[in-house]
Order: sequence, then C-alpha cells, then structure tokens
Amino acid sequence: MARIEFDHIAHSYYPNPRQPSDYALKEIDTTWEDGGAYALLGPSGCGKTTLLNVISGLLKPSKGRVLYDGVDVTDLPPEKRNIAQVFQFPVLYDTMSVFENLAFPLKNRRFNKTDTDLRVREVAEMLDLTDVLNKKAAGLSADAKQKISLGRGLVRSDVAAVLFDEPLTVIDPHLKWHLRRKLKEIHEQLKLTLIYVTHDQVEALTFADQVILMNNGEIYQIGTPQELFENPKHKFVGYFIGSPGMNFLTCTLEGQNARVDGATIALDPATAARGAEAGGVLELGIRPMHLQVYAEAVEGGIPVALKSVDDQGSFKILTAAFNGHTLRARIPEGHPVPENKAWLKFPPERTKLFADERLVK
Ligand SMILES: Nc1ncnc2c1ncn2[C@@H]1O[C@H](COP(=O)(O)OP(=O)(O)OP(=O)(O)O)[C@@H](O)[C@H]1O
Repeated sequence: MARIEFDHIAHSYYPNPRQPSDYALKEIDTTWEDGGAYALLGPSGCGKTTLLNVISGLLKPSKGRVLYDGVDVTDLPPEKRNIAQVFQFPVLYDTMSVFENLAFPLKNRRFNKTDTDLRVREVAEMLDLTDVLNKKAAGLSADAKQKISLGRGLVRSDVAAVLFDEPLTVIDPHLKWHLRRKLKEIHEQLKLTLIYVTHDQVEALTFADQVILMNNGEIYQIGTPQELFENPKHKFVGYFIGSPGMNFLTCTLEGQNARVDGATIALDPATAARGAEAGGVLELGIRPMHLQVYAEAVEGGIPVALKSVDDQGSFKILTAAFNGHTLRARIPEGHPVPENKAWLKFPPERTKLFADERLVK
C-alpha cells in the first residue's frame, strides 16, 4: 500500500492552455495517506475521472508530479504502477470459474497455490461469493459479475492502491446499499489504500474516511463526512452535501447581528467579528436540520410563508419563502407542522457565515 502525493499537478486537455478555464484539473497539491479510504466526489464534469487517470497513469498531467511512497511515478504507465482498478462494468473472463477469475491477478504475480487459495476464499467470503466459487462466471447475474470485479480488485494485498470508478452503477439499488457497507468493512479488515470515484454523496459519505469534494477542476475540501457536513469550507460544499443542502441568505452585519431584508438574526459574536474583518459578499448558511420551526411568533424568529411539506418518512422537509428567498427546514417525526405561516429561528452556534463563498473561520 502506498501514500500518494500530488506535487502541484494540473491538467489541461488543450495543447496550449491559456486561462484557468482551459484546465480540467486546476493546481492540486496534497497527500493521501497509506491505507486510507478516499472518495472523489463532485458533479459531472468536475474532473474526478481526470484525477483518477492521473493517479493510475492513464494520463500524464500537464504540470507537476505524482509520487507513490515518495517515488516519482509521473512517467510510468498503469501496468508499471502496481495498482488494481475496478470499472463501472464487470471486467472478467466468462469462460473461467468465479474462483479462477478471483485468482487471476494472484496467478499473474506468481503467488503460490496455498496463499492464492486462502486469499481468494477470504475475499469470496467477504463478498458473499463462496457458494458460487466453482460456477462459470458466464451464467451469473450482472450484480454477481460486478461483485467478482470488486473481488478481483481487492484480492492482491501488495498493490499500491485500488481505484474504483463508479463501481456500483450497474448494481441493483438494494444490493448497492449492502455493498457500500461491505466495502467499508473490507477496508477496515484489509487496510488497502482505496480511491473511489462517485457523483453520489451517499455512496461517498458511507464508504470513505476522507471525502475529496471537487468542482470545476478544483478540490474544494478534503475531510471526513462529518467535517464536510458540519464545517463546509466553501458555499458549494454546504450546498452539495446534505439533502437538501444548506440554506444561504445574503446579509449585512450590524454589530453582533446579521441583517437580512429587514430581519435581524443574532450571530455568534466571534463569527460576527471575523465576518466584519473578512468583508466581501456576506451570506448566512444554515443546515435545514438546524433551523428551528415555530407555529407562533417567537422572539428572534423570522416570519415565513409555507410553500410545501414533503414527508420523507422519519422526518418532513418544509419549504418556506422569506422575502423572495427559499428556505428549507427539517421537522423531526412527531413534531407539529405549522400551516400557512411559520417562524424560523437560527441558533447562533449553528449559523455559519460565508464571505465571498468561503467559510468565515
Ligand atoms: N479526453 C478529453 N478531451 C477533452 N476534454 C475532456 C476529455 N476528458 C474530459 N474532458 C473534459 O474535462 C472536464 C473534466 O472531465 P472528467 O471526465 O474528469 O469529469 P468527471 O467529474 O469524471 O465527470 P463524469 O462524472 O461525468 O465522468 C470536463 O469538462 C470534460 O468535458
């Protein structure tokens, strides 16, 4: 397993890039630890696959170096980088048995028969493939075939990293949930360096120790799922993570308070002071689950008109309008749901402030 270092890499698909927008990857300078489970998350076109290809060696970055455990691998092709890859669609040999398919990467590396047997059975057990080990891959379902592909990616313990490119796309939704948990368990047992590309936040947040959130070819934040949820460093992170995402309201400051279209919202004094220092365009940010909903006027609450209530099973999402702004609040099961009008309170300790889209810290 390897520590992966990105030394000021950037990539453009144009031969003579002139401006930042010509780069599919803007400058990235970071290190991912040996044995970590990383998810590359972001909307379509943000640069996830480009970054994955730079890691695997399919693509040489226009600038900078990639190092595995301190060794420069920038010029090495994928087959010389000692990595395993799992793609969106199953890659396996239909005429071979499941056992032979799983054993293939080990046979190629000349592992002895006893070690191969042990490792294949260990991985098959983790992925619930033990019962079909002797069956030909050809007769199996698409789900089972993709599990074999996952197994082939995980079977070697001597790889620098295992790279997954949206590996659960073809999997049935119910099994998807199960496999996400399984991959996390497998990571805890095998301690492989895993890098997992997805545009699905649930997949990234369940699987990864560290989520790398990308947009427009840039890494906006690297952190644990909890850090990204609780302390989004950029407005985009607040908006992208969470369902629904964070609410934002443009504001001005008046001492320790924020003013939003004539309404006053109390802030944490330290946050207000740092916001005044930061200047620029200021916005309040608050998660729907942190907004407090009242059916009657309450001190410090802003009056809103209710637009809709979506029942999500264990909670409801209330959509409300305040002077042309849309706000979403989460109401726990069993709590009363107001009708037509409501008042929303912003607890100061939960209310973030953003200056020019960056979190005020
Ligand atoms: N071979 C290529 N030639 C030119 N431009 C490319 C090429 N591959 C990707 N791009 C562009 O680079 C940017 C990043 O694409 P990339 O495929 O890395 O994003 P992604 O986050 O993986 O998206 P998706 O989730 O849709 O696969 C996009 O603007 C894309 O159009």
